[in-house]
Amino acid sequence: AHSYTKYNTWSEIESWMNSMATSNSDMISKEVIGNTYEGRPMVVLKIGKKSGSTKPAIFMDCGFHAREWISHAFCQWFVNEAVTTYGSDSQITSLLDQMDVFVLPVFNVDGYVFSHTSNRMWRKTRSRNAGTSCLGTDPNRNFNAGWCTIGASTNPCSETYCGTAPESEIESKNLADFIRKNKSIIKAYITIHSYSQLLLFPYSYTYDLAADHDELLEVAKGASSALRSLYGTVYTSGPGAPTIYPAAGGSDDWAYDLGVKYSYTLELRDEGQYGFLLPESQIKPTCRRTSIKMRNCQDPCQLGS
Ligand SMILES: Nc1ncc(C[C@H](C[SeH])C(=O)O)cc1Cl
Ligand SMILES: [Zn+2]
Ligand SMILES: [Zn+2]
Ligand SMILES: [Zn+2]
Ligand SMILES: [Zn+2]
Repeated sequence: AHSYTKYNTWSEIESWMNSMATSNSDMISKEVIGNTYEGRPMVVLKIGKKSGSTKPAIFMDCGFHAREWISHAFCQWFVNEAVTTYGSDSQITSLLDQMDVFVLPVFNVDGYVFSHTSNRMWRKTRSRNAGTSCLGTDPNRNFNAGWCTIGASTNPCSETYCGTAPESEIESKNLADFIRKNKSIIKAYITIHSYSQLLLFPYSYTYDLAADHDELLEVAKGASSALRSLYGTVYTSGPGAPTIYPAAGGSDDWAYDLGVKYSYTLELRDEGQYGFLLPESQIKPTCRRTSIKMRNCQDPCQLGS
């Protein structure tokens, strides 16, 4: 059965999404934004108090990379946290009264299933590549942001294969289409990865500073210091290139250049002890701690009107 303290299977997550939307129809609506390469649905949950007018929104995705299971767990935890504390927690309540939150709990569904059934360390999508038996593209090198210029490979057998073109992966295209369609209301984009406890923002594809560098850094520092003071977890904030590594084609850089000002990659626990194989026992502390941060850095007044 589904559990918030377990790495759930895709079928458990899929039925959980359906039941969440059904049992919280006042707060959650479900939308399939397209299918994956192997034909599985990419499901977006829209969270927020129904209101007559269209509200500004935050978009959050999890599960870009199949093996980063704490990421998938985080989105499930966040959805539950939001709907169960709405009305009691002042920050979540004011957030959801003023904004909608789009949550895509599993971006790379095919990869997640494969990491459960066949290869726990799988990272990429599961698409076929011409002329080789090597499968998959790194979806976080497949967006139109300095595409394939640095920190990505043109070799289909590489873990950071950039694909044949920007948005060559149907998963990338489905996400990009959704954000382009809703870009007038989406004020923030947050993509959840693991591991290394970092809060990254543009750019990764160049060492040049983003136009909004100072503000992005300030918001990130506010979020990570909130975490440090509350729970002692240290998240390092900074632009991707100098903070983790230079790499092109990432969804955060793409969203930023599209005009989504507050664009972040959150790298969850840990710092390498277990890495991607973070034990299920650590899901609770991670998600509780980090969801506090999500509240703080999503303070509507920080995201501008
Ligand atoms: N724009 C980006 N933002 C964050 C990262 C780091 C993640 C960490 Se798993 C990745 O390597 O895809 C990589 C890129 Cl290309
Ligand atoms: Zn189960
Ligand atoms: Zn499992
Ligand atoms: Zn990742
Ligand atoms: Zn990572």
